[in-house]
Amino acid sequence: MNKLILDGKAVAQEIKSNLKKRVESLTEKGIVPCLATILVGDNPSSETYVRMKGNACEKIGIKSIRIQLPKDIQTEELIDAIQELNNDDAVHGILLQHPVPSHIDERKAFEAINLKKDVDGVTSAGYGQTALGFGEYPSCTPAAILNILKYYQITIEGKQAVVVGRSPILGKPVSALLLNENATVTTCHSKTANLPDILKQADIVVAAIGKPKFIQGDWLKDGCIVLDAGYNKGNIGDVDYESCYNVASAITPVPGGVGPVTIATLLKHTVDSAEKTLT
Ligand SMILES: Nc1nc(=O)c2c([nH]1)NC[C@@H]1CN(c3ccc(C(=O)N[C@@H](CCC(=O)O)C(=O)O)cc3)C=[N+]21
Repeated sequence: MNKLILDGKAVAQEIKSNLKKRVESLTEKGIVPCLATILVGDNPSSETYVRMKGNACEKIGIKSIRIQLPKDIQTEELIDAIQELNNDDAVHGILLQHPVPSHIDERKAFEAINLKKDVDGVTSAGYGQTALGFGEYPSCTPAAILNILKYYQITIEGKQAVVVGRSPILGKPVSALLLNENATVTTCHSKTANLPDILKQADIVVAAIGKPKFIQGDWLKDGCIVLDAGYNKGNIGDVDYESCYNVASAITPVPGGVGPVTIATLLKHTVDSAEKTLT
């Protein structure tokens, strides 16, 4: 069987090269697209991701503002910082890096982000719009997964899609996006009985559970398409790559799969948001 390695770097490159001209033309009009990222605490892998996002912005001419807050701040102080960015006309997108320390009410903080600047799709309004099929900014990893399928012209309509994971910014919205594309979607999670039996039916598998190498090749249907959204410590995906590679017809690697497209999608949403200030 032909194997296709879904190359996230190529997809990301295409998205970013289309953005360059748009950023230039905005800048000529005096609007420099700007993404603000907020990191609470000093989790090293979160720091890496936030740094990667900032660097990717600057490479294509998007301004990046990095807000670093101490790990012992309270929810209200975090919300104050978000409000300040909401009120700053020079900021077009706000990303609060997940997870925040456990004493902070992350949901409450996400909800404080102005919908117009919610380029990361974390607010309930953003999610609701995505689920109903008219959202401007679906969460970036779910949108990245759809971007990969589109780039490789993989048909979604009529397929059985199984999403493993139901988190607010990954499993739930990716299930919604696949449903909007007319897949038949099953969302599985930690309490799902007989996960391997359900996965055996899947034409498209999205792994979004946060357990390293969890999904095994012998759970999958021959020729299925595997999208690994896992980002466990050490760049380990949620899929046992070797065994899944053998049965899948197409699979995303980690690294070099969903991750780079997530970042490119975030940049695209930021530029979309900046363009909206023109009209
Ligand atoms: N509010 C919020 N929005 C997010 O979108 C969000 C978040 N919080 N918290 C953490 C996760 C994780 N995430 C990744 C993005 C890029 C890579 C990525 O590009 N990884 C590279 C490898 C990383 C490396 O080179 O070190 C790759 O897969 O090739 C990974 C993970 C976004 N997330």
